Amino acid sequence: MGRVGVLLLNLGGPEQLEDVRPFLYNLFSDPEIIRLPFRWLQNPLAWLISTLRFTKSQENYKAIGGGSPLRRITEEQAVALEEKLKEKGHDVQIYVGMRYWHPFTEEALVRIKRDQIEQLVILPLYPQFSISTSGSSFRLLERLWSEDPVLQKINYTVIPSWYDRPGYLRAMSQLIAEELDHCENSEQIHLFFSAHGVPLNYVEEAGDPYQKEIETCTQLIMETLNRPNPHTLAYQSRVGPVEWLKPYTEEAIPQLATEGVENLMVVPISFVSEHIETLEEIDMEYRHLAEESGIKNFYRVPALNTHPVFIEDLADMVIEALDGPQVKFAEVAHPPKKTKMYPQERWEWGMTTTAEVWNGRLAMIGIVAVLVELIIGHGPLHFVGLL
Ligand SMILES: C=CC1=C(C)c2cc3[nH]c(cc4nc(cc5[nH]c(cc1n2)c(C)c5CCC(=O)O)C(CCC(=O)O)=C4C)c(C)c3C=C
Ligand SMILES: [Fe+2]
Ligand SMILES: [Fe+2]
Repeated sequence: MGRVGVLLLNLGGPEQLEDVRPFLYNLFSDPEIIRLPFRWLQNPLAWLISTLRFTKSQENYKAIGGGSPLRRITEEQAVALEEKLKEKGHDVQIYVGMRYWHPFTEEALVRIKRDQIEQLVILPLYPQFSISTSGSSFRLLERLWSEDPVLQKINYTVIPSWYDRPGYLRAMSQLIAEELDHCENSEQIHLFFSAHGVPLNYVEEAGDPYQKEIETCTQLIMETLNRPNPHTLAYQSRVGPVEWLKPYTEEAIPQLATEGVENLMVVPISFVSEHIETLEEIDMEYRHLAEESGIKNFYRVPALNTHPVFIEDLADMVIEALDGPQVKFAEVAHPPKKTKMYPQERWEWGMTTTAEVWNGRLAMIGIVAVLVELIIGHGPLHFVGLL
């Protein structure tokens, strides 16, 4: 075996408040995050949404200390994984590739090539597969691979998802059990699994296996935990006007309160690190909502971060993948409704790019056109044949 590497994939997050707007632009310009019929709409729309949203989003990041802890935690996971693999007799180099912020996936690939890695295991840090998360990273990698003969020489294999691995389930159950055992009234606590949502049409039209994997995962954690506590599954963090997976967390919490639940313990399950949705949305917004609704005791299970049982399972996953059959991007990037991944421009703080100049102008022209149309009823959109 030649030089071996592991590429950990994750979402990435703004490290400081100035990063929030370009981070949001990078996120919304991903065709796997907003699925549009026309490619030319993507960047102006990403510009518009990131411009409208960033002050609110900055407030949230300010509330958790001015930035996302995601890079730090992911790098700690990488160090722990490397040590665990060494302990198990494998000398493996770990790389972190984020989708929307530093260190970008492209930066990780530069290092992988520089280190002349010959065998690579690609491991997303999302337990369950979604078109919008692991799928987006796989599709990006598929495109980068198709453009680069040096990458094509690397023997790679992809781990699409791992929500049902006994080690991961054991780590989750241990965290929940520990948290329950800290409480006096532990058997009366209602366990509230909160997963990050996705738009309903991802599941119903595009065939995203995410909902199925989340449901099975919740069931398996409850079986591994083996306690009599009642439980609920709901979906958080909805954005935009379309329908998302239900029930929504912000509706399910008051609903449980009206049914008489007084003790609630939230278990975040779609993400293995602390991040804005656990530290701000659950710990602040949902706690407030729960208390207002009449919940007396609100608890939250921490994220796995570098939990030793979890890291050990990641190490075993890598070792098994090195010995197992190779899985290629085309098998996991999720047909049937295949979007094409095109080069995405990266926007960074302090940079004046076409994102800032041209997409801003295009978005403005669009808004003016819609306004004129609304006012005179027969304006520029009719003229260019869009209405
Ligand atoms: C499994 C986890 C995640 C899924 C599925 C997911 C889908 C998804 N997300 C958005 C929009 C946003 N996500 C944002 C932040 C964010 N998302 C995830 C995870 C999943 N997203 C994480 C871990 C984070 C936080 C990173 C961090 O900084 O700590 C944001 C920005 C934050 C905000 O403004 O609220 C947006 C926006 C969509 C549209 C989507 C599915 C289509
Ligand atoms: Fe998200
Ligand atoms: Fe949120």
